[in-house]
Amino acid sequence: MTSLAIETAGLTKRYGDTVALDGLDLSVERGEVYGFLGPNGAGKSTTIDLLLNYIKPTSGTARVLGYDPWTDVVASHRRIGICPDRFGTYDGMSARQHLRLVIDTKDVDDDPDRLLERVGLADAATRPAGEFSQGMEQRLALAMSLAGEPDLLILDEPFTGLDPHGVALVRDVVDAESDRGATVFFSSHVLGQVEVVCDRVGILHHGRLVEEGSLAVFREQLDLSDDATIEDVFVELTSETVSAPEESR
Ligand SMILES: Nc1ncnc2c1ncn2[C@@H]1O[C@H](COP(=O)(O)OP(=O)(O)OP(=O)(O)O)[C@@H](O)[C@H]1O
Repeated sequence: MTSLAIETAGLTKRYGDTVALDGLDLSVERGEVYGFLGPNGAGKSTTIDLLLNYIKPTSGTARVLGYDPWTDVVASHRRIGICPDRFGTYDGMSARQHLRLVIDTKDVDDDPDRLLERVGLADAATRPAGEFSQGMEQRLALAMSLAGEPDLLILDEPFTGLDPHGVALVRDVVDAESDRGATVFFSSHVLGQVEVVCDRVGILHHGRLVEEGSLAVFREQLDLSDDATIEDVFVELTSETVSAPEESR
């Protein structure tokens, strides 16, 4: 078994003249908590969509849990828990039925009520998810990602729409999953939280990985003070607010 949970080489995605992802070489160790950061338009969602076979690459290769994400789709998805950035509920189905659906689809063994309990939705188990607030939807998406104790959790902006209790919950879930031995790969703009939970951070800019490492390493490399935060590092490395796409070369 490879020691890497995620491995990409030269991973590239072009949309016409727009280069959304430009030769990404990424290695995420099994058991690692990896934060994937970058300004708006940097290519984070493109990367995640490629790893999950939602889109196909223009060029490059990837392995996810040792699988080819574009051919071993069923096998890889069975072992991945996905919390997407935009989650649409099935209006007529209860929270519990959402969990049942993901458990059955992945053909794993789990208890919907245990999962709802973990994200603080036990009392809402029978309510139609279509009635949920944004934060409740986000909690439901998180519960669905945890079904079947996945080997890899991919969380795309997991803090979106959550109140401070919800933010703390995500942090606790990431810690618990990491303690269980799972790999956690997540994108986020909530840099303070990233700093707290991640073993390592990668910063993407214009579709390229411009820096990778721990906060301590960043501080040293960028000659920042000892109290510099991940936000200082982020601003230093990505000078624009919105990452303008590169033109195709
Ligand atoms: N379907 C598409 N067609 C054309 N361009 C696209 C498409 N999807 C993404 N892009 C472009 O690819 C680039 C990367 O987008 P992506 O959504 O991966 O960024 P991101 O880092 O996830 O941004 P955000 O933080 O805003 O979610 C952007 O310039 C975007 O406009």
